[in-house]
Amino acid sequence: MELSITRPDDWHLHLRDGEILQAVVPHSSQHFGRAIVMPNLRPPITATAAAMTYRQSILKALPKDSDFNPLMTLYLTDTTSPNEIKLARESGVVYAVKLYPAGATTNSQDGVTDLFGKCLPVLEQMVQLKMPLLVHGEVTNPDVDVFDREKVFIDTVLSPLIQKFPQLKVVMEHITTKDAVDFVLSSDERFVAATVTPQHIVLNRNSLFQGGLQPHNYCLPVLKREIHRQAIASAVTSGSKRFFLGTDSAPHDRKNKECSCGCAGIYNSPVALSLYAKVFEEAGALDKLEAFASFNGPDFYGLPRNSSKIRLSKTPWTVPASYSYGLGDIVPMSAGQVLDWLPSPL
Ligand SMILES: NC(=O)N[C@@H](CC(=O)O)C(=O)O
Ligand SMILES: [Zn+2]
Ligand SMILES: [Zn+2]
Repeated sequence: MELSITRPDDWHLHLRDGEILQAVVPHSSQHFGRAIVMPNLRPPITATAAAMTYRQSILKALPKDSDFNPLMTLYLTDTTSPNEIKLARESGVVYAVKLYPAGATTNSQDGVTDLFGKCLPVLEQMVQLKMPLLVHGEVTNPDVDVFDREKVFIDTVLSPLIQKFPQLKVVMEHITTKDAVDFVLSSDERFVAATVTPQHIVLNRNSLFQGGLQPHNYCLPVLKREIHRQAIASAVTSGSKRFFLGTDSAPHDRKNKECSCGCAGIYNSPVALSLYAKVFEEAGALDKLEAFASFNGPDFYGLPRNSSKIRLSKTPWTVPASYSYGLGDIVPMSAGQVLDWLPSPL
């Protein structure tokens, strides 16, 4: 069996910098036309000038002849100025601003401590300039159970935010709960959407402990119960325009995952399309894969859809145990497993 679809985009991607950047860019650019590139480097990309420099280093890391287009983002802080949003908009290379509640996830220590106290003028400016806000939707209060942090964020931050700024374009990134699905479905589809990762529709929280602790299945927001996985998978395969592909591929060196305090983040770029295809196939909805992967994202962002195509063929392939780079290696999601769908250029 073979499928030909419009080249997909990845609306949530971590490319890092330095040696890891060189190692992972070819995997994303092989399958995806564009990607929204996350700004959580150290130090974070908080200004348009830095985003432009970072973009150049991504372009330099691309294989020859690649036309992959990195869409840059800014990292929102308590001190981001409305003028920075104007510069970002005028640059033509920054497509969104990312909200990390301070302390919520990897490299979020410089994130926002008080959205409503510190960021109102910036959010106002974003509405004016139609700049989307991308949200890591978890509260950081250590008293809130880690499995409830997305739901509590929806109730205490996202709902009030949308009430205050109904015209702000918001993407709830890497949703993990039925609560998030319901929230997105009940919002105005012109202004609220969500990205969905492969891991959150393929795995549930049992995968964190299967036969022992599994650090390569650990990401944030952490995997949830099976009922949540099912809710997300069925929302996505129903064909709703509000959900689109965002891998959240987040490479960490193996030694930073396999240690006493391992980093959050799953490296899934090489396997993402195979896994999404599997979920749509299992739901009997392969005809809806193309919209999820290639149409809903650009439509929401107001960008043209890609014109080239890729092929997905039902050819079993074995995921490498790891990818070496420089002095280290990165273990991908589904390492060593046989996957059914093989993407290739058309
Ligand atoms: N998802 C993760 O677990 N980690 C991401 C950060 C993020 O997207 O929250 C990372 O940068 O490693
Ligand atoms: Zn995140
Ligand atoms: Zn991410």
